[in-house]
Amino acid sequence: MAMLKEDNPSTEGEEQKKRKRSRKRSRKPSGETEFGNSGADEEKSNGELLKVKDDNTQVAMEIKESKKKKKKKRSNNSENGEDDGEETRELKMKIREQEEVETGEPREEKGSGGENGSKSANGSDSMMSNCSFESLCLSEQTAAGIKEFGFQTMTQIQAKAIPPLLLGRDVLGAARTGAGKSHAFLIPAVELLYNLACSARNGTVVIVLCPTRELAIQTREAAAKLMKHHTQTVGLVIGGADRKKESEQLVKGVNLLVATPGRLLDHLQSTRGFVFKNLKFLVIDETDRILEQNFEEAMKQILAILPKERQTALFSATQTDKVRDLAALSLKDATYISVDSGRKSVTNAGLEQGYCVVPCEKRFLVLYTFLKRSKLKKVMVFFSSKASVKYHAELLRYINIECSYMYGDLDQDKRTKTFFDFCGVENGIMLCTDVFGRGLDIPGVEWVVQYDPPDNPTEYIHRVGRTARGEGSTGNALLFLIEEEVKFLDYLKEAKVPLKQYDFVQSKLVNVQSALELLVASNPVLSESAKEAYKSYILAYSAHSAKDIFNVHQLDLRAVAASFGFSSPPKVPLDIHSNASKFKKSRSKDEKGSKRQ
Ligand SMILES: Nc1ncnc2c1ncn2[C@@H]1O[C@H](COP(=O)(O)OP(=O)(O)OP(=O)(O)O)[C@@H](O)[C@H]1O
Repeated sequence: MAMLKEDNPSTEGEEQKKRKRSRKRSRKPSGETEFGNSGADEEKSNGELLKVKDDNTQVAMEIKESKKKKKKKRSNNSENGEDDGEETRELKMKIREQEEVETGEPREEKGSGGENGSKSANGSDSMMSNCSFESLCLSEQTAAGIKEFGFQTMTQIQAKAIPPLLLGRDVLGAARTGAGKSHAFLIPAVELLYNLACSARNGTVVIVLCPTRELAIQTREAAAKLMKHHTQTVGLVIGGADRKKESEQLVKGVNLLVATPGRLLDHLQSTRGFVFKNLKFLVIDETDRILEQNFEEAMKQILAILPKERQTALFSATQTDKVRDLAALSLKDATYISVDSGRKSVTNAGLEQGYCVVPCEKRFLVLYTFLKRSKLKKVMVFFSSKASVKYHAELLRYINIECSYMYGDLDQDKRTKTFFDFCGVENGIMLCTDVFGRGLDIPGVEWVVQYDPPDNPTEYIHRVGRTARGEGSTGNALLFLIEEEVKFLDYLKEAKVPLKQYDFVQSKLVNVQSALELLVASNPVLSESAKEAYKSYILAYSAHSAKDIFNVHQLDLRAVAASFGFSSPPKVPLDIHSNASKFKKSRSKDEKGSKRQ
């Protein structure tokens, strides 16, 4: 089993040998490189790499002491043929508690599987209500549709939002990620279509707007499942899909239409025969995202075109002033629902989240070690740019860490396939931009790693919301920060995000820095990719909203370069100020999933 070579101050001769070896290997497309062989040494746990840096030292010392005693007692007992007894049982409990704290991975109790196949949290801070779906007196067909999902009782947001929506009221609904908001608007939407006895010739009566194509695809799937026993029609229009096919479908008549804003506007303006004059219900999911700059213009035009006499619902886990402004402007006599307003934390109870302060030049080494130890887990890693996703995916694959990747610029068929493939796997690594940060319900994600920091706490909340979704589920989140970025934690604290500090264990770090540098230097494709990623990282940094913390002029470029596999900063045209705003625009495009010009 070839392990990773670790850097150490080797002799000149050894260094030369190493270079030769590496040059030889770099000619291979993949396989045996300095980075080890094809994953034979994968480990079941990455917990050992991270330790909670906390005031647990006392407990840890007690445990160490007890472990010693236990060992001694065990050897005495075995000599005397005695059982471990009460003290040992207590000790086991204590060790177990401490191990949970240290690894961030509560141990699985038998029969405690939560939604999404994840483990059960401690049941407090529930997102469920006591209300049954029967209490809503829904049509038999919708009730049968709900049964398809196997839901027993409503979540709190469902219990609070569905009744007013069924009465035709406007709603502004907020609930944490994974709280079941989609069904909170889909159930009333489907009931409305049924009660109006809609048929295809009535055209579109309900529109659900989503900020990303994958979220739209997923919402359409959920709507179709819920409508399985109904006769009404459901459809999807999203950027990147076949426009002509969509038009034909719209002309035939789609009662419940799920759409992304740009493509919807396109059809509203130019698809003849698309009947939308009967629109009765408009839902804007992830409203805060949809009202951001990149969608603002399309949204203004959509709202100007759509019939004004309608019911409207706005949903998101996070709210902004723009959402409140839109609510004030376009909702009539609305019901405002915020199920989490009294909570100390805005994230889920089953989510263990921590940050790790990593020296800039060691960022990749920590990520590499973490991922190498996580091959049997389902992990999402967020980056600030598509160039960085691309480079790291190429690099990791080259060094035998299998991963998928996703950013807005990809061909839509590939995006859809990648999304469904990742939903279906039990373990795997997904590298992505924020195009994957919102709303997606991917089963069984165990770790969300934010390798590049999010632009703001809202983005953080949505990213980590891809794990620990639904009642009783657990998950882990890890935020990478360099020393200069630690003040970002104040923003998170203010946003009610509780984070522990993790320390990575230096001795567990696989130090492949020189191998990485040799690999990048000797592989022109990888080197070009690394340059693009390096440049994008710096531009993302300079485009960051919290300029007081993410100060590009304080970045140690040598250390940044090292994290991308360069021995010294590569020569790339930066022109930070003009390129930063261009970068911001292209990132918005990426997040909404459109192709860049
Ligand atoms: N009443 C329910 N009982 C059990 N599970 C439910 C219920 N309602 C929804 N779920 C499940 O909970 C998970 C999260 O739901 P959903 O995707 O609607 O969350 P969300 O609030 O829209 O999250 P986000 O803010 O990230 O978009 C899904 O797997 C969904 O099937």
